[in-house]
Parts: sequence; C-alpha cells; structure tokens
Amino acid sequence: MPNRKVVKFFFDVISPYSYFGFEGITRHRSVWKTPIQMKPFYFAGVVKHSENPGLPLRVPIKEKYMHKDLLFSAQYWGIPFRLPKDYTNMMLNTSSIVPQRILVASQLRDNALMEDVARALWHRFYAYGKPIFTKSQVAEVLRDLHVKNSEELLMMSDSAEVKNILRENTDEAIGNGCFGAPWMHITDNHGKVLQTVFGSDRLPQVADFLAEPFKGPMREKKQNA
Ligand SMILES: N[C@@H](CCC(=O)N[C@@H](CS)C(=O)NCC(=O)O)C(=O)O
Repeated sequence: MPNRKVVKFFFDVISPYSYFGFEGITRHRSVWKTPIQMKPFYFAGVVKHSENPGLPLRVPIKEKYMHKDLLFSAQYWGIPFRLPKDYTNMMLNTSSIVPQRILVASQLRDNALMEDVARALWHRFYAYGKPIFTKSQVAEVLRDLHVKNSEELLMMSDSAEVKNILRENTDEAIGNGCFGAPWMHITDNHGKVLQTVFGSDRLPQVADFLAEPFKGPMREKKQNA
C-alpha cells in the first residue's frame, strides 16, 4: 500500500478565494489519486482567533487591488463573476454561519450534495449578486437544486451535531496556524499534518508536493456557466 497523502480543503462561502480554490481542487479530483476531504469552516472564527488585522478589504489600496484580482482570477478559472453591490461592506459585516452550517448538514447527508450546494451558493452571489446568508436565501438555492427534504436539512443545520462539526473543522484549521481562506492541510495517511497551505493560488505547489499533475484551470470542467 503506497504511503498515500490526503488533502483537507477548508473553506467558507464568504471567501471568494475559497470559491476559486474549491473549483480548482475539485476539478483536479479527476486527475489526482490523492484523496481530497472538503471541510466547511467558519472564516470569522479564524479571523477572530488569529487576530488577523490584515484582511485585504480593510486596507484601501489592497481592497482596490483585490477587486481587480478577483475578476482576473475568476476569468482564469472560467467562473462567471461580478462584484455584488456594496461588496466590501457586505463581506465585512455579514456572518456566514447559516450557510456554513447548512453545508455541514448537507455533507452529513452526502459530500457531493454539499459540493453542489456550495457551488450554487457562490454562483448565486457572484453571477447574480443575490445574497446567500440567511436561511430563506439558502432555502431558495436548495429549492432550485431540487434537494430532497430540504426542510429537514435546514432544521438539521441547527442541531448540536452540525454546530460541533463546524466548530471542530474551524478548530482543526486554527490549531494548525490558519489565519485565512482557503486553507489546506496535506497530511500523511495517519493524519499527521505535513504541510499547511494558504490560498487558491498555491494549487500548483500543492500538486507538486503530492507528486500529482497540475492541469491549470481545467475550464472545460466548469459547471456553472
Ligand atoms: N492569494 C490568495 C489570497 C487569498 C485571500 O486573500 N483570502 C482572504 C479571504 S477571501 C483571506 O483569508 N485573507 C486573509 C489575509 O490575507 O491575511 C489566493 O489567491 O487565494
């Protein structure tokens, strides 16, 4: 049995760079043998715990650059993207706890469902500028995806089990030095963290570390047009 590594990908739908990393890593699933574990976490918890004062949106010159870089990166990944109205204010003053808990509840049912929901949330926000942060907003996404028993999923998202998993995922990242998103752990097959990685733009290095191919944006795999 080869000494297989595992990648854990921590993300939050409030983080646009998580969207790019999420697309990049899930597209590479078709060409990598390395197992990929998707881990919804709570970005605000990370920022608070790491006392990160340097969020680009809080620094005007970085905010200006980030707005351009988001469009540039979305184009690279082939993702329909425009900045929603009042973007900075919304990003800095909105909690993603509701959608993140719903993602955890979805993942408990089925990882593929969770990925469909995450992708659809980002698509709604960045392709159409519609918010994704309340239960009723996420419910619309579940309805559009024809998710079965979506009411049950929404109820489950308030359960202690779901809250604990989201907290555990967040703590797992924080415990390994996380300060932003997306965040990755590359572990050995016993779960020992060999490398921590920040940013969607580090996927070529992640691939190299895994001895896997990096195939660029694989735009032919895009799911939302
Ligand atoms: N260069 C990274 C940027 C990632 C990034 O800026 N992520 C934001 C959240 S969307 C963040 O966590 N920022 C924290 C920081 O820069 O300290 C990428 O391309 O993914």
